[in-house]
Amino acid sequence: MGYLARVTIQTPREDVRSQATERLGALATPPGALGRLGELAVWAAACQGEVPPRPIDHVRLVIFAGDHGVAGHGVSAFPPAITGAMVRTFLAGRAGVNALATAHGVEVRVLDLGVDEDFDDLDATTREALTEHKIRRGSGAVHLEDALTAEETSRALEAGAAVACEEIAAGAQLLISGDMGIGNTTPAAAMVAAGLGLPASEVTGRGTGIGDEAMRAKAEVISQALTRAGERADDPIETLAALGSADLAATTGFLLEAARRGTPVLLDGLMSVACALTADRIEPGAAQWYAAGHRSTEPAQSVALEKLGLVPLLDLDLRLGEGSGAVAAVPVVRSAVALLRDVALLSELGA
Ligand SMILES: O=C(O)c1ccc[n+]([C@@H]2O[C@H](COP(=O)([O-])O)[C@@H](O)[C@H]2O)c1
Ligand SMILES: Cc1cc2nc[nH]c2cc1C
Repeated sequence: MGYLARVTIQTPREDVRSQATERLGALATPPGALGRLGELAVWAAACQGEVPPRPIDHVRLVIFAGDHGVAGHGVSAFPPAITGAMVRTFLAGRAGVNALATAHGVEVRVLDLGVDEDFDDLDATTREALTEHKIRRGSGAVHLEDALTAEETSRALEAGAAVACEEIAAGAQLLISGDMGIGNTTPAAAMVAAGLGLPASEVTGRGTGIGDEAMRAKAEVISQALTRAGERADDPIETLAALGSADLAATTGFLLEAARRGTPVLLDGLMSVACALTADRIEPGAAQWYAAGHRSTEPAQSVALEKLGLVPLLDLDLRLGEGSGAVAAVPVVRSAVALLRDVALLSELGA
């Protein structure tokens, strides 16, 4: 199985990082005046291997959709039928993330990895494109059973990796993973707890907006899931099988392959960051290819970002998912690159 063979991840180019830092320091701006935009520009240059960095014209969002057995156990404010309905909304270009993607010139692709329906009503071409990587209908309720078999886990990881390869081959310069799945903040929080050795109480959040009673039920589901997984939570691939889902395993494969291929990624909310944490557990160093688009309201996202050493670009109390926070941050990344490319050098001022 490809994912068991460890591939050493290259770091973004250190020599280019130094050149970019030098150029940043020489720009016609007071030292440090560009703040974190300066750091972001240096990261983009090191990832591209070029100073000044090229404009980031081709940004691609892939939304990984799936249903989760836990959704039937009082952990979400919404019913599972919303997952498929939102998939249709993405296809129609009418979801929140579509509006942002259109505003910021980001291309959107939607994939059903584990939605609990067959989409028989869609035309054959759309259905084929949507479901080409489908692993199963719904993933297991992680407090009662494994989310996936070992074979499904490896197929999902490889599906995500194949998608990253396709996007990179099509010219993507920056990748974003988005998510759709009622109940998915429960397995994602469990993956973070497993990765960081935290109790359920420190990773449980309000997801789509649950009240206090559902919060207690959700924390109990996460706690039971962690107990059920036991020592398997020490291994990141076992974590995906026991506590994850088809869509989260595919997202992990997608993020890991992006790092392996040296393509930078802008992370979104909890699901994206839980998978980035898992990718970095599989291949330590993967996170050097990731920047954090935004801070979600989910506590597990914040603790995972801290572990990865990533500071979010935006902090807007967003909790939509879909890739929305990362897409909203794309203009920030483009701004950083424009500054390092287009600003004159202090030495050119003639003052
Ligand atoms: O991105 C986030 O951090 C985020 C936080 C809360 C909710 N969501 C979205 O809401 C859904 C999951 O919430 P829940 O309460 O059903 O677990 C799923 O479709 C996510 O895209 C996403
Ligand atoms: C309407 C709706 C849209 C979403 N987008 C991502 N998660 C969502 C959950 C709901 C309920």
